[in-house]
Amino acid sequence: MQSQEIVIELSNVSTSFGQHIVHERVSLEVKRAEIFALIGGSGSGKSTLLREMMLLHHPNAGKIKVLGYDFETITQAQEQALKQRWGVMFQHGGLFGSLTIHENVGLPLREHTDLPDALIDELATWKLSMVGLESGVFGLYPSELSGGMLKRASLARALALDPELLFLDEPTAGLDPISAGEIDVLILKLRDMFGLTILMVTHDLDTLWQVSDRVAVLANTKVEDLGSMLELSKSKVVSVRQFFDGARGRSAYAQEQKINHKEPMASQLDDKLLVDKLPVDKLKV
Ligand SMILES: Nc1ncnc2c1ncn2[C@@H]1O[C@H](COP(=O)(O)OP(=O)(O)OP(=O)(O)O)[C@@H](O)[C@H]1O
Repeated sequence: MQSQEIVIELSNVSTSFGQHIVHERVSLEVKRAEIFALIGGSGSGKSTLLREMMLLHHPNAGKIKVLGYDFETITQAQEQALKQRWGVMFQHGGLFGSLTIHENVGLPLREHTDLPDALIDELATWKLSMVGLESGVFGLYPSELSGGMLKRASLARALALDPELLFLDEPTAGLDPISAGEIDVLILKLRDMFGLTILMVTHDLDTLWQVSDRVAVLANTKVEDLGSMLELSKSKVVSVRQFFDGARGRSAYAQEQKINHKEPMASQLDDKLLVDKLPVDKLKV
């Protein structure tokens, strides 16, 4: 399903706010139909990097290319056209409180196309159904929705213009585990059905294990490690270990093990409680 085509390319991106250096020579590539996650501690610069990929903030140095456009040389007209080729799901939904969710989803179509109203209404209905919302809630306002429904409605709006690329900011934050799991399934389905490339920022370890193909770990102004969750779980890099060694990391890993894999993560190899249960050759890693 994934191709080798590079959809997002960052090379040597550096960002500072005054004296505060946030990124130094950050480079990464996201391939078409890949689900790529950015993780890192609070203040490590995930949101700033996401904003830079969406043309909402310009780095001090380095190159950013998205869907073939170099942000250094992009014209205003190209920028407008490019912004319609990606969808964004903001952490807090970003829906207009004075519009119903059906009107919210139709809004990008009204703003950016000259389709007739009846067709826009039909498309909005279709997008809301696609994310699993029932017609009974289409007329509700964002404040009347549960957290999970709000995320779905926000996702439907992000999909309104049939984007090739989705930016998701903390897609499961604030949801109970069941609703979060349903959003994970939806993200995977969207990628599999439409070949969407997905770039997300998340702290949710379950989502990372279930959904991401590759993950970049931002720490100390750099991408300190990059790989699949299984690869990162064996990393010796301190910032990565801190991420995995917390209780939540272990619990998410154990859950993922049950589902997919059988290999132990690096920290477990040192865990005396597990020593007796592991094969001797693994203990030498
Ligand atoms: N507009 C700004 N002006 C000044 N400093 C900023 C600005 N935006 C971000 N920063 C600083 O840059 C650093 C990185 O912020 P950013 O929001 O990107 O981190 P983050 O990894 O997304 O954090 P969190 O997980 O807490 O959301 C922080 O120290 C923040 O205070």
